[in-house]
Order: sequence, then structure tokens, then C-alpha cells
Amino acid sequence: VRYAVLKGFYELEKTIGCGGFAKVKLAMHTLTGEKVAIKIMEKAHLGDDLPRVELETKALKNLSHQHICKLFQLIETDTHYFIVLEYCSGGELFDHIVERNRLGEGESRSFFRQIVSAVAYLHNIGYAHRDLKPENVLLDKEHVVKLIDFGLCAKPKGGMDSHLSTSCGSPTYAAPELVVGKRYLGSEVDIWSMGVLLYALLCGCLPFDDNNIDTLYRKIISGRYDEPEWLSVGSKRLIKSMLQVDPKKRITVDKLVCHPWVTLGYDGPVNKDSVYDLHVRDEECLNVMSQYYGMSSSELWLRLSSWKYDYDTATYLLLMTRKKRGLPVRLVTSS
Ligand SMILES: COc1cccc(Nc2ncc(-c3ccc(C(=O)NCC(=O)Nc4ccccc4)cc3)c(OCC3CCNCC3)n2)c1
Repeated sequence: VRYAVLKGFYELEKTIGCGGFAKVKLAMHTLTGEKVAIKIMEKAHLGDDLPRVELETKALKNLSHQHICKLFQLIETDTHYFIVLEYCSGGELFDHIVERNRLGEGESRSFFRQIVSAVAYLHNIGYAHRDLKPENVLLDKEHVVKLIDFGLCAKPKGGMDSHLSTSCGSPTYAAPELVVGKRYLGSEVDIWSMGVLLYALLCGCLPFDDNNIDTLYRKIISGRYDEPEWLSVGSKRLIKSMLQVDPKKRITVDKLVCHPWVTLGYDGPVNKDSVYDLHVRDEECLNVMSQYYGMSSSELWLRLSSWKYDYDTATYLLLMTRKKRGLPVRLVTSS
């Protein structure tokens, strides 16, 4: 069997996605029985993109947010990287929009607030996503938004605000300054992409689209798009403030979290903080694991609190996920 390193720890199931150099397989974490997504990257295929995987995994270790896909384990062999991640059983938001044709303003606002929460959190801790698009917005079982960065495009602020020039992401959702190859701020291109996302939620189609790449670029740079007559005045105003060709005229994320359209019907601005703290000690999960390992909770915590993102980290984090979902905190010991 391929991927011998996973044997006994994960049971691989179907492939759920293929990107440029990554394949994502659905798997089951044997000790908890929980579903996970394993992103498999062959080192030989990565070439000089190898450092981006290091950057991504370093970033992922610091990300703990209710609307960002969780990292559970990192496995490196001579030939492959295996990144064990949260599985989102609701699939891509894109498919959800397509099957519904378009979403109402209320449902769009609910999804949009969760996306803004994730992006505001990212910007707050110094990252820019740079490849926000419907395919990277997933839904979990309860249709809660989980943002991912499938294409290793997210970058730390250092790089981000020191005017990046590496082109990244798909042109359809890319900001004008990005497509003309100008130096740009990651935070500003994320606002543009969120404008494209909001348009897709409300209209069920894209503001700038064309099969011919040059025509597509011209449309993006013009900043002109159709406004379907069913769009409310508030929706039109918000989209317009995000799809500003001049990045300096674009709304900032701090204004976005409290924009009247975003807060309509809610009791306040979007909460950009994480509701989890990264390295919380949970006695119940520790007890279940320590019984299985035949060691004391404090001895086990000593091992877990170094956050090696090994199989023990995955087991602990998956038990915590079960607990958050109101499922029994237990291990599958009968093999
Ligand atoms: C039920 O049917 C379905 C149908 C479809 C999907 C699912 N579920 C399902 N769950 C989980 C995944 C996944 C999660 C994380 C990452 C990742 O790369 N994380 C790294 C990451 O997010 N960094 C990061 C995030 C934010 C800031 C900085 C860094 C990669 C894949 C998945 O993938 C499938 C692909 C398919 C192609 N389009 C994109 C998703 N699919 C289920």
C-alpha cells in the first residue's frame, strides 16, 4: 500500500480534491474514528515551491480560529509531506451557491460575516490570504464557514505589507493591482477578493468573468460590473466599496467589520477574535488519553504541551473537536 507512514494511524478513503501540486484525501483517524482531510504533497513535484510548504505549516500552527480549517498533524517523509487537516463535510461554498442559483441577502450576510471574521483574524495576526475564492471557503457539517488556503498563497505580514509582487491566486478573483503586476498590499487584495465573494453569494455569478484572459483582465482593470436589479441599495453600496480599482479607495477590514450592511440584524460588528485559545489544557480529553496510554495526565500534558503536531497532538485536538460538537470524548480502542 502506498503511504506506509499512515498505516495504523489513518485509514485513507477517497480523493476529495486535486490542486496544482497537492492531492487531498478523505481519511479516518483510527484512534478517535474522526474524519480528517490529508493534504499530500510530493516533494519532487514541489521544486522551488518547497519553502512555501514550510511557511504554510508554520502559519497553520499559529492559526486557531472558529472559521479557519484546523491543523491536526504534520508528517514528513523523504519523499512526501502529509498535512492532516479538519475535514469539512459540507464541501465547498461554491457548490452550495450553484445548487441554490443564488443566496438571499440574509444567508449571504451570515456566510459573509464568517468570512470577514476569518480574514480580519488573519490580518490581525499579520497574514494575508491572497487567494480568497469560493473554492477556498468550505462548510462543515453545521454549514459553518471554514476558510482554507489550498494553494499555499497566504503570506506573513512582513512579506505582505512590504509590497509583494509575486502573482498568486486565480485571476478571476484577483485585484486590478495584482493583474497588472503592480506592487500591492496583501490586506488590500483580500478586500477586493471578498468583494468578488460577496457578489458571487448575492448574484450567483461573478462580477468579472470571461473565457478570454485578456478580456477578463480588461474587465477587472475597468472595475465595471453588472448590478442585477434585485440587489438592495445596501448590498450595492458595500460591493462598490470593496470593488474599488484604486486600492487606497477600497474599504479597510476595520470598517468592514462594522459596516451597516454587515451588521444589519446582528447585535454588533463581526467578531474577529478566535473563540478558542491555542493551547488549552482540557482535563477530560487528557484523562481519556492518559488512561489509554497508561500514564498520568500531567505526564501526558508534558508531552502534549510542546505541540509537536504528531499523532498525539492530532488525537488530543480531535477529542477536543468531538467535545465542541457535543460528542462523547472517547477513543476507539477495540481494533
Ligand atoms: C463532502 O464533499 C466534499 C467536497 C469537497 C471538499 C470536502 N471537504 C474538504 N475538507 C477539507 C479540505 C481541505 C482543508 C484544508 C486544506 C488546506 O490546504 N489547509 C491549509 C490552510 O488552510 N492554510 C491556511 C489557511 C488560512 C490561512 C493561512 C493558511 C486543504 C483541503 C478539503 O479540500 C478539498 C479541496 C478541493 C479543491 N478545492 C479546495 C478544497 N475538502 C468535502
